[in-house]
Amino acid sequence: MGVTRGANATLAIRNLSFSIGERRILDAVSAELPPGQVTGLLGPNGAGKSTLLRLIAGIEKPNTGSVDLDGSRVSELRRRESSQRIALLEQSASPGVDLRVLDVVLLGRIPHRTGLFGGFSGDEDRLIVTESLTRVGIADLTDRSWHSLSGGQQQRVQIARALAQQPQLLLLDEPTNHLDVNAQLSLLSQVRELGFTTVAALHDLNLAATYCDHLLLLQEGRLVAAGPPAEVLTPATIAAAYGVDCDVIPHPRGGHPLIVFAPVGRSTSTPPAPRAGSRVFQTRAGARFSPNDMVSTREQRNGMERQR
Ligand SMILES: Nc1ncnc2c1ncn2[C@@H]1O[C@H](COP(=O)(O)OP(=O)(O)OP(=O)(O)O)[C@@H](O)[C@H]1O
Repeated sequence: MGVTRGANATLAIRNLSFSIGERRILDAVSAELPPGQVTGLLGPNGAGKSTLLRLIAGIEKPNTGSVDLDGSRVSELRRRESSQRIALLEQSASPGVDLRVLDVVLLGRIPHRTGLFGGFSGDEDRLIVTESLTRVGIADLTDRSWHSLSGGQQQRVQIARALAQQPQLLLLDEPTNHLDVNAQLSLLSQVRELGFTTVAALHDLNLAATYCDHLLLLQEGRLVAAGPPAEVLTPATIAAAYGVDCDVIPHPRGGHPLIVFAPVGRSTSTPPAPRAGSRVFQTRAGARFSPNDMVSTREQRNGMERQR
């Protein structure tokens, strides 16, 4: 018995549309998500990311289209079965009352309760809860009270609760919100190591480029790009979706896309002159660069284009 039982589920979203009143929130979204991998759900504020996660989880019903999890139509699953198979971690999730960490994570076992009065199965549930806490690196917090934890610790507890659910599919709505940079990187790296089929709504494009295998980019309820990070995160798609100017360069460690945003309201036409005594950095691989090399990438590319 482990927390990753049946984790490599296939997820197919077919022609999904959803309206609230006259307002179309999602419009004919279709996507096949790679099993056992992390899919990043991107898009500007109000694009429909949270709504899509709620539709995938079966909490909202689509007006048209379907979500199929390992061949089962999610909208037709009973609530208990969808809770057993899908864990959704919504933004700022909180148990409401001040429970111990152990009890918060134990809430993840509710969909698996058996018997007339739905009791927990004791040792087995305890084992799964302990394993879930260990998987996200917070076994030492087991007996702490929820309200005594920092935002980042609470976020990890919620992920442990989702794991204790033993889902086939993990849905995370902005899981790195309020986390410091260290906590953001380690949380997403842990999520990736879990090997679950995961969909994570993210605002930070560089985190998405680093930790996601596959990306979906939503804009005004429509899917405007889908594929590996290097295909989706181009200056053109980022400009079209977010209205910002950027360069995309290979990350010095690993080669995945690194998005360097052009400052808004600040001239970038001339690279700043090197300061006397400016430091030269060296990467672990031995490449040497100065701060000027980094900021002048755009100018170099523009200059090369002008020379053609
Ligand atoms: N209950 C509701 N009633 C009316 N409109 C809603 C409701 N819930 C969401 N919307 C609208 O649906 C659209 C999509 O919202 P959603 O929260 O899914 O976007 P999002 O991409 O997750 O945004 P954010 O990045 O800001 O969290 C928005 O325009 C929002 O105002």
